[in-house]
Amino acid sequence: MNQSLAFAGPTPAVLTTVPTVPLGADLLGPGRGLGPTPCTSSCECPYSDSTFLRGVCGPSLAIFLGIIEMVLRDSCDVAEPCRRARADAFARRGHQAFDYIVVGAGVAGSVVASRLSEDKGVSVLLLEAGPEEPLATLVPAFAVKSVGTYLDWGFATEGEKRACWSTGGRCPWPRGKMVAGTGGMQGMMYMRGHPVIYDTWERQGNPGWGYRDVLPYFKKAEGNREMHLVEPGFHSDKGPLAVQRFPHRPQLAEDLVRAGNELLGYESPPDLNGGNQTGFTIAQMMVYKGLRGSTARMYLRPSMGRPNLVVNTEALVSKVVIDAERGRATGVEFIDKNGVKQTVRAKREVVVCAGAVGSPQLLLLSGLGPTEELEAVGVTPVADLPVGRNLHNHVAATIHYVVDDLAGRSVADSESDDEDYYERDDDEVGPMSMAALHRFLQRRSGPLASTGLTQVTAFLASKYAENRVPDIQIFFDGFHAGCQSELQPALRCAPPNATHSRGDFYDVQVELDLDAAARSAARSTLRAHKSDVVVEGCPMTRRIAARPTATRTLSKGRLSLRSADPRDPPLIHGNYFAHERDLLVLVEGMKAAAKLAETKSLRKWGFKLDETPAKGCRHLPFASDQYWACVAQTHTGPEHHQAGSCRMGPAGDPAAVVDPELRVHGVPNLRVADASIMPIVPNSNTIAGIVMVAEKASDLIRSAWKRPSLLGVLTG
Ligand SMILES: Cc1cc2nc3c(=O)[nH]c(=O)nc-3n(C[C@H](O)[C@H](O)[C@H](O)COP(=O)(O)OP(=O)(O)OC[C@H]3O[C@@H](n4cnc5c(N)ncnc54)[C@H](O)[C@@H]3O)c2cc1C
Repeated sequence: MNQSLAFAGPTPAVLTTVPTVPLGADLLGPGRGLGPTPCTSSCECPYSDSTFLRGVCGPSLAIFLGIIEMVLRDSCDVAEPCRRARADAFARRGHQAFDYIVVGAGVAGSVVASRLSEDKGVSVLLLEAGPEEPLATLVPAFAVKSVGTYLDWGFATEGEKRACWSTGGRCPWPRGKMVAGTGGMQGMMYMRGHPVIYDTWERQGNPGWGYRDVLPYFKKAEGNREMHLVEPGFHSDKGPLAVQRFPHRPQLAEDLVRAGNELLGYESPPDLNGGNQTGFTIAQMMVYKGLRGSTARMYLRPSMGRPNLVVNTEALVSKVVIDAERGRATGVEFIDKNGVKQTVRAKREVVVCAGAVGSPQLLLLSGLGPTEELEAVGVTPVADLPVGRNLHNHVAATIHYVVDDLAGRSVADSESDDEDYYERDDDEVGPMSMAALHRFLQRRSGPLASTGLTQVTAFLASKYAENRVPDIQIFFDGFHAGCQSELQPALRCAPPNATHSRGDFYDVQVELDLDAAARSAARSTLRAHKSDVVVEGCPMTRRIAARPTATRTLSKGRLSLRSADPRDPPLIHGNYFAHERDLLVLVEGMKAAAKLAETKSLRKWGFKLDETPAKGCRHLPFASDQYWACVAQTHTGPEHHQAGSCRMGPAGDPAAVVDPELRVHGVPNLRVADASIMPIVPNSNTIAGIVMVAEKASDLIRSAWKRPSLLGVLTG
C-alpha cells in the first residue's frame, strides 16, 4: 500500500500520506491498484499505453500530468489490458479472409464490429489506423487534450473566403486517430437533435429513417442511469452506452441554467432529448464510473473476448478492393504498422466507418467518386458518385465574460437547491491539483471527473428558425482543466506584495517520496501553474466563454483527393458562410448569449461581457451586429460536427452515395455507416445520432444476410 497511490479509507483534508514512489518511467510497479476496485487478473496482460498528456501543457505541468498517466496505466480497472487490441492481432491470427471487414474503430466502427460479432458463426475484422484508446483520454477533465497531438489526424480546411480569417482561411478540423476515433477526443455530451431532422431524412427518400423508426435505435444504444430526469417514452436504461450527468460541476453551471430559464421564462429545464428541444440544461454525458464512456469502451472492449472478432490497430486502410466485373467489394488493402502493404479478403461485406473525412477519402482512393476528379490524381474510376460533395458542419463563435470568482461561489453555495446532485464544486480544489487527482482516484469524482462549464448547453430558435426548431446551440467553457489559469486579479487592483495558494496545496500535496532534487522540481513546476493562487487583497476575476453555434447550416463544403497517396490528407473546403443565413443565425446566437449578462441569476457573480474588442474587429462598435459578424468570420469556431460527405439517398438521386440500407450505389456489399451518410447533420452534437446510425446499420447488415433471396446477389 505504501508503494502506491491507492487511497483507501476516508479522504484526509490534504494528502499527508507519503507514498514511496520513485520518479522515473515506472512510477508505479505493475499490478498496483487504485481506489476501491482492486486489481484483477487482467493486469497480468502486458499493456503499454499511448501517452500524450504529459506533453500538452508544456514543462510547468509535465510532471503532474505524467504522474496521472503513470497512475492510470497501472490501474487495472481503468486500463483493462486484457480487453485491448494490438497492432499485430491480424498477423497473429494468420488468416486472410473474414466475413466482414469494418474500417475504422471510431464511434461508429466500434459499435458495428461489436454488433456484427454477436453472431458466433461469422468472423469480423476491425481495422484502425491509430493506436489503442490512450488511458488519459478516459479522464473527463482531459476530454479534448489529445486535440493537436499525434492522436489527431490534424486536418484543416483551406481557401475559406468568409471564415477563419485570423488563421489565413484555414480552419482546423481535429479528428481522432485511435481506437474510439474522434469519440476519444470529444466533450462527451449526449444530444440527439430534433426529431424533425430525421423526418427530413425520410422525406428525402430514405424510408426507415424517420424519427419514429430511429427512436428504437437510440433506445437500443442508450443505458440511461438517470431515468428520473428524462421524459418518459424517449429513453432506455438497457443499452451499452452509459448516459448520465458528470458527478461534479461548478456552481456557476447551475446559475447559467437558471439564467437561461429566466431568459426563456421556464420554470425548469426540459429534457432536451425529449419532446421540447428548447432550453438550457446541465447535459447528460457519455460517461461511466467517472470515466469517458466511448463506444470503444462500452461496446468494443466487452466484445474483445470473442474468438470471431479481430481488432488490428495501426493499420491504415488504403483501398477497398472492388472487382469491377462482378461489381462487388472483395476486400481491402491496408498498410500495417511496419509500412507493409497487406490484403485481406471480405467474404460478405466491407463496412466503412472511417468518419466524415476518412470514409469519403477511402471511397475516392478506391475509385468511387467524381470521374474527372479521380482521373486528375491518377486513380482509376470505378463508379461515378458524388462522394465528398455534401460535406457540411456546424459553425460557432466565442464570446467572453468575466465573473467575480469568489463572490459568486459563496452566494451560489448557500442557494444551491439541486438535491439530486452528487457533488458541487469546492472552491478549494482546482482541476490541475493533487487534491483533485486524489479525489478522482479515490472516488472518481471532483473536477477531474467533469468538464467544468462545458457540461452546460442550450438550444434556442432564432428569428430565422423554421417552425421554431432550434437553429442555435450554445456551449460554455470555463472551470476546466486548462493549461493556463482562468483567474486573474481584478482590474485596477493594487499590485500585490504577497501571494499564497489556497489551502497551500502545492506545498503539502507533492508529498511523493522523491529525492530532494526531484521533489523540489516537482513543487516548483506545480506551483508555476497558479490556477489556485490568490493574490492578497485583490478580488479574483475569472474569464469564461460561451460558444453560440449555428446548427442548421445551409453552406455545403467539398472533400476531394490531394493525391492518390492514402497518407496524404484530403483537400477539404468547408465553405463556411457561403450561405449568408448561417452568419445571420450565428449573430443572433451571439446576441442571445450576450443577454445572459443582463440576467438577475448571474448578477451575484458580477457576470459581465468582456468588452475587450476582438482583434481585427476593433474598428466596429462593440456588440453591434457588424461587430459580432466580424468576430464570427475572423475567429471562426469551425465546430466538430462534420457530416454528409457520403450522403444517403435513393437510387436516381444525383446527390446520393449510399442507398437507405447504406450500401454504396452500384456496389451492393460495400456499406458506409457513420456521420458521412447523414443527409443533414442533426442540430446538436453528433455522437448519439452516429451511434443510432451504427446500430441500425448493424441490424440492416445482419438481417440482409438472413434473407436467402439476397445471399446470391450479395455473394455474387
Ligand atoms: C473537440 C471535439 C469535441 C466534440 N464534442 C462532442 C460532444 O461533446 N458530443 C458529441 O456527440 N460529439 C462531439 N464531437 C463530435 C464527435 O466526436 C464526432 O462527430 C464523432 O466522433 C464522429 O464519429 P465517426 O464514427 O463518424 O468518426 P470517428 O469517431 O472519427 O471514427 C473514424 C475512425 O476511423 C479511423 N480511420 C479513418 N480513416 C481510416 C483508414 N483509412 N484506415 C483505418 N482507419 C481509419 C479513424 O482513425 C477513426 O478512429 C466532438 C468532436 C471534437 C473534435
